[in-house]
Amino acid sequence: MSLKLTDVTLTYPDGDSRLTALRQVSLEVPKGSLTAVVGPSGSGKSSLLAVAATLIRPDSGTVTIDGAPVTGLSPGALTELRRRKIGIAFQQPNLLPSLTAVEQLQVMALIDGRNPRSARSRAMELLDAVGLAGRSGRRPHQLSGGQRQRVNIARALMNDPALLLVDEPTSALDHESGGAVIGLIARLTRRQATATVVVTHDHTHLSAVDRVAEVHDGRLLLRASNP
Ligand SMILES: Nc1ncnc2c1ncn2[C@@H]1O[C@H](COP(=O)(O)OP(=O)(O)OP(=O)(O)O)[C@@H](O)[C@H]1O
Repeated sequence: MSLKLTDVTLTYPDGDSRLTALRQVSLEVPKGSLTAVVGPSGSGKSSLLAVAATLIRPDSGTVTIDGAPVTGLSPGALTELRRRKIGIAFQQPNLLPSLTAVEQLQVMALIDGRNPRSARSRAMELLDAVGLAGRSGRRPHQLSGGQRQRVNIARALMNDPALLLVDEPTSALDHESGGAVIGLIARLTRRQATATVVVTHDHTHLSAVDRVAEVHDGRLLLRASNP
């Protein structure tokens, strides 16, 4: 199992008391499968993603990534784990304005000290996978919102992660581009064999996902997307 959350409870400080954002949440995401996390605003979706990304440590429960428990790892070990095993695409692509599409990806590998030539060919391969091979030389302002989101997702795959976490990829897109992006994430999940979790408000494109996890007031309900 590439991602496993077991009985995860998370609270935040809230004045003199604590607010419970996740209540005994258990979730398993196998390699090569896509789970969508849906639910009302404030229900705990981003908190769930942050726990899976090891960015927030839960109060109780366990998180296992690629078969290894992360509980008890030092901050340095967690940073290393994120770099090697987790690809994160946030809602705002945060692309660097002066870099071309291919350079946005390459820079990830260069930070990691990887060979520039192999980084470029990997970056081109991923841009091709997201349908942007012909736009590799464009800077962010020369791309549409949907194309920027594709670069964002391709960039998250540069380190060949076991786990791909995507936050609200369709929120800034029209219906058609949103559907194309979810379809793309589903194809990449199979092709790259990642365990993928997508947080989305958008219920209209869920036929492309394997499972839907509904969060309500910090509790999780699972249902198959295509029962
Ligand atoms: N850093 C924080 N400190 C205190 N409370 C927080 C913090 N982050 C989130 N919360 C609270 O935890 C609950 C869950 O928030 P979360 O952001 O996970 O919800 P969400 O489902 O992602 O919401 P949205 O769809 O609006 O982004 C909410 O009540 C929120 O106010």
